Amino acid sequence: MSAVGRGAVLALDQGTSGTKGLLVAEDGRVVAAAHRPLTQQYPEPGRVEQDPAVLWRGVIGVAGELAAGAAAAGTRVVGLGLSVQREAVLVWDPDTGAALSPLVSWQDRRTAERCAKLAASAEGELISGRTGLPVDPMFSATKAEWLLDRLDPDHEAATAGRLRVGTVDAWLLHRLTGGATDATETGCASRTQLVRLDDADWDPELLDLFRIPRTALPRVAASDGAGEELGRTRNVPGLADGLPVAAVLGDSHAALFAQGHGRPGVVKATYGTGASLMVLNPEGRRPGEGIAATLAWRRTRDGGAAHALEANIASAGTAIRWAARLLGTDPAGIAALAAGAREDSEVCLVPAFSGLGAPYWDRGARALLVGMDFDTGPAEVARAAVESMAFQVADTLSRFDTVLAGAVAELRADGGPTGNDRLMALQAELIGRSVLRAGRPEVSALGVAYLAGTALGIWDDADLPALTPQGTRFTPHEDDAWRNRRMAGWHDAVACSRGKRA
Ligand SMILES: O=P(O)(O)OC[C@H](O)CO
Repeated sequence: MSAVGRGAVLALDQGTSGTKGLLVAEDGRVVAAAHRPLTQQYPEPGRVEQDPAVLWRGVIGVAGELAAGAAAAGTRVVGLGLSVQREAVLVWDPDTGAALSPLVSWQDRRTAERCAKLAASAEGELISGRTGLPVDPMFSATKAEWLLDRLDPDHEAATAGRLRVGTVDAWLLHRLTGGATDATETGCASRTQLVRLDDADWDPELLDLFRIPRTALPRVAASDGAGEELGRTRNVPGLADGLPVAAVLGDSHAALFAQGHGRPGVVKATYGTGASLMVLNPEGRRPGEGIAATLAWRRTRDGGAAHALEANIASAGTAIRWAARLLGTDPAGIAALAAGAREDSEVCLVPAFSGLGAPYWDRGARALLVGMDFDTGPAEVARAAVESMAFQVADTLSRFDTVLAGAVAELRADGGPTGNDRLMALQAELIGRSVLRAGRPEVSALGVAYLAGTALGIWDDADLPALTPQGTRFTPHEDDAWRNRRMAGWHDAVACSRGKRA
């Protein structure tokens, strides 16, 4: 099959730490890749923001580089896929697309007090019942409320439709289409905590509760299309006009699509700034046990939305970055240091730097390092930081076993930290099952490329497994006694971090 054929998909993954892009040819080969980093600002304790202008420059930088590289790679761009960080929220001018606020990150905790009050009230039940999500500052609703209260105190401009509030996908869709598309993708919309699981649309009662006028929100759109649903490029530096935006997905959802190609039964764990475990939920199983229900995507051809279960671990890569700062190195240095740790070290890090997300959702928990002795040094602390990711994923996967009413056969792993073989090997030991590491780290870009390609008629779903780069399998060797002892040590440390004894 020639690479030119029906052309290539230009896939962008706009994430917290930067924008990555891949050009995926018809035969599935990644024929070009590009990246632009993105920084975060911490204006006050608990506040985490990003600059939308810098974010946009990164997106067009990556898109332009890939488009320019297409001819050299012997292909042409026939459509775009866009994967995005979720829950982060901003306000923009719907006429010009100009951002009127910083991007308030999903990590931002400025609305923690508001959320604690809501969670303790009857409204907390209403919110989680309708949206599937626990009341937590991670989700967009309270941050959107906070932004509108400051920018438009009487909500006059929002009510008159002169302001838009939304997530990164909606703002980028506006910018990529020269203002023609005023829409947010279904999966991203469901992470705002303003969308009903039942019919995948804004919930008027929740909008009232958070005082967000419907007129300030984009429409909730399907996740794919050949140009009609999500629009076409217009006035984007470096890109031709008229390219269909053929798919948009939340980054975690895109990783799930890359790992399972839309088939149920595949559980994936994405290790990033935090970590996300996700599985499709066609049976409509009830969440609980620290797991949330969410919408994965809505494919045009399917009509209704695909439901998923997701557990969000608050701190994964952040634990590595914390350890790197503490020990005066970088994340690669942490992996190298950890490899030299004493085998018998029992040092354990509970990275509850902003409390614990899944599976505990205890924002009052405090980070701690336990099990040290006089011989504990940087290597043991580094190893504890790496291991904290594996312990949290194992802990969370056991909740999936319960909710799914049966042990999950294997875990599919992706994301930057999964490049560490020791982490993957420990992960397999702690869950007592094999871990299949994705063949390329950029799974979110691949996932949205695959969905875009199906919408454009380049591929059928049945073609996707053969296109996907082969992964590496890690299998466990230890017995249950070993596993139970290690997990018991972890649970003891978690209990201490939550101010309880196990
Ligand atoms: O940008 P990432 O990869 O850390 O992902 C951010 C998530 O979508 C937040 O829920």
